[in-house]
Amino acid sequence: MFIDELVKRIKEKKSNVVVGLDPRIESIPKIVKDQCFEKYGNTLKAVGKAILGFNKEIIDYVYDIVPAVKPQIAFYEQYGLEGLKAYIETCKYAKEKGLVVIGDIKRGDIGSTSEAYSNAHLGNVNIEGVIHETFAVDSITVNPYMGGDTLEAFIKEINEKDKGMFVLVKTSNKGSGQLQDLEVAGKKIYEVVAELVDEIGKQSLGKCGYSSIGAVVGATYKEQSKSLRKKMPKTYFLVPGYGAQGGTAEDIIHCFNEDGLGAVINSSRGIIFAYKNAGYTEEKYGEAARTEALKMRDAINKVLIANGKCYY
Ligand SMILES: O=c1ccn([C@@H]2O[C@H](COP(=O)(O)O)[C@@H](O)[C@H]2O)c(=O)[nH]1
Repeated sequence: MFIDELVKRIKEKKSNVVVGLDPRIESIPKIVKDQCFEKYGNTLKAVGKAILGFNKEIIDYVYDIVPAVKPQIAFYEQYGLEGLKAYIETCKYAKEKGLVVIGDIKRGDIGSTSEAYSNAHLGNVNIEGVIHETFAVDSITVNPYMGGDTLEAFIKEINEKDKGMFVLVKTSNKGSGQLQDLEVAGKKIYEVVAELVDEIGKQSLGKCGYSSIGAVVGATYKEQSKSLRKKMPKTYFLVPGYGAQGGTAEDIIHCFNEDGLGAVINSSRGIIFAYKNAGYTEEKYGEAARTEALKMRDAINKVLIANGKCYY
């Protein structure tokens, strides 16, 4: 099952770090961009090629020290088909390198439309008997705020094809409380969503004891993560908000269970553009990303060990 694979890789690499592949063309080093712009001009194709070249180098530098990557599809989609080609090729390359791929797509709609999203991002399409995989990755993020029925198509695909999903519960952004923290019948809305995710997750438990249906819980909400961890003991958390958004290793400690498992922590800008930190040059962007991913891994492991939560 998806979750068993993820836990296996976490233990193998002794790392809970997810590298967010959110390429911003303005931050991709000139040495990568120039080559593509010289060959293809100022075109969407040039951008797509630059993104792919950049991502491959990052993957080469981190694949042996992290369990997973999380490409955020928006950074690709904005460049149309050329961007989406780069997304597909990035996911394929990461998988070839043994990484779990979590597509951050935040989809969700009425049942029949969710089914189409699910075919695109977890399953496949059947063209008169010929099966094609389009964007299929190991796991995706989904938005449940249209209601539980919108998740059914994804759950079906997860159970039939050993895939996973992380459902938005308490997001990392500053404004997440505006709607998610509203109270209904004595409970916050995100707590109601947490109960829903915990319940549907029972259908997809792996041998490791966790479910392939996980939750997105922001690193920027320490107290909320503590109560959510208790409410959802078998739900794996995907935790964005580390680094660039201010989350630290201390902030995410409650996302983990006593077994030291239960959460993967994402950092995107903080890792892939670490070459901008003092002491690096543009050429060393891959090395800088590796150093930053190791630093993050060690900081998290240190806090886990200090709290008696070692998982390896
Ligand atoms: O609550 C959420 C859900 C998703 N994200 C995504 O995670 C990364 C964070 O990027 P950083 O550069 O590390 O800030 C990005 O893809 C977001 O879309 C989130 O931040 N919060």
